[in-house]
Amino acid sequence: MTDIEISVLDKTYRPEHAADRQHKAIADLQLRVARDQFVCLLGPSGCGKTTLLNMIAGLDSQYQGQIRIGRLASRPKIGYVFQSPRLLPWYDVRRNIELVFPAKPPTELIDALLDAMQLGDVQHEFPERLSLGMQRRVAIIRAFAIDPDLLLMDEPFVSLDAPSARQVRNLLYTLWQQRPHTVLFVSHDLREAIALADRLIFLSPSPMRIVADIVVDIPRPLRNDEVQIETFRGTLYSRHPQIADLL
Ligand SMILES: Nc1ncnc2c1ncn2[C@@H]1O[C@H](COP(=O)(O)OP(=O)(O)OP(=O)(O)O)[C@@H](O)[C@H]1O
Repeated sequence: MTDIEISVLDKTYRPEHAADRQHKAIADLQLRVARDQFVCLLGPSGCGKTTLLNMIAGLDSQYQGQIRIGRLASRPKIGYVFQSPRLLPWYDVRRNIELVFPAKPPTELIDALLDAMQLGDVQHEFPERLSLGMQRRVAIIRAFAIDPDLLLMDEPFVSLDAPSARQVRNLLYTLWQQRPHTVLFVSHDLREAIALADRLIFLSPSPMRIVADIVVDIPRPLRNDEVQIETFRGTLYSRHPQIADLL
């Protein structure tokens, strides 16, 4: 079942004070995503991935086209994990999570998510006392906590050292398997994308368009197997040599 339909005909930035200078960020990008699919977006720096996520999240409506999420009648709930964790420094971890609920926060759900992300012991610490990896885990909990129709993740492991990135990735993956959601996940790391995704979408430099849309058919229980990931990666490069320039 199609859950998300994205049809962006044109996204052009027109700087307010220099209308003669324009930057065409996206041209004719069509993407359909099925419910509970995990889709990774890969493309060169500056190609327009964050721009697209902001449009999907409804933070930027200055474009031509249409983006439909979930059922037409309801306003979709979107969880967004930004590149920086964006925690409020004057609240502790638990309060930072509770803030996403306008009414009484669901205690059991928050306990379960803290547990799944291995943060139960630091729930009353303030963000400055946490490592970047822990702060990222709080941001992931906050996005899952609202049970979103769509989860947007913009390089949530960027600037983590390799072991921390691996740890957060494994925790995210386990959480997503326990609580499947439709995910659009931006990454620059092909191995990471192969380990996580049902589909890889390779994007061109701006104006951004889809260069390749590839199904990852490695069975889920084998996604931790480095030989499987490397074999898939090797086959991908030989069948689609053009993707080498996009990473
Ligand atoms: N408000 C803006 N006005 C003008 N140009 C902009 C604006 N925001 C972004 N851009 C330009 O649009 C292009 C896409 O930027 P965007 O941040 O979406 O890329 P990205 O693919 O997410 O990059 P990265 O991988 O480095 O995070 C860039 O060339 C950027 O300079």
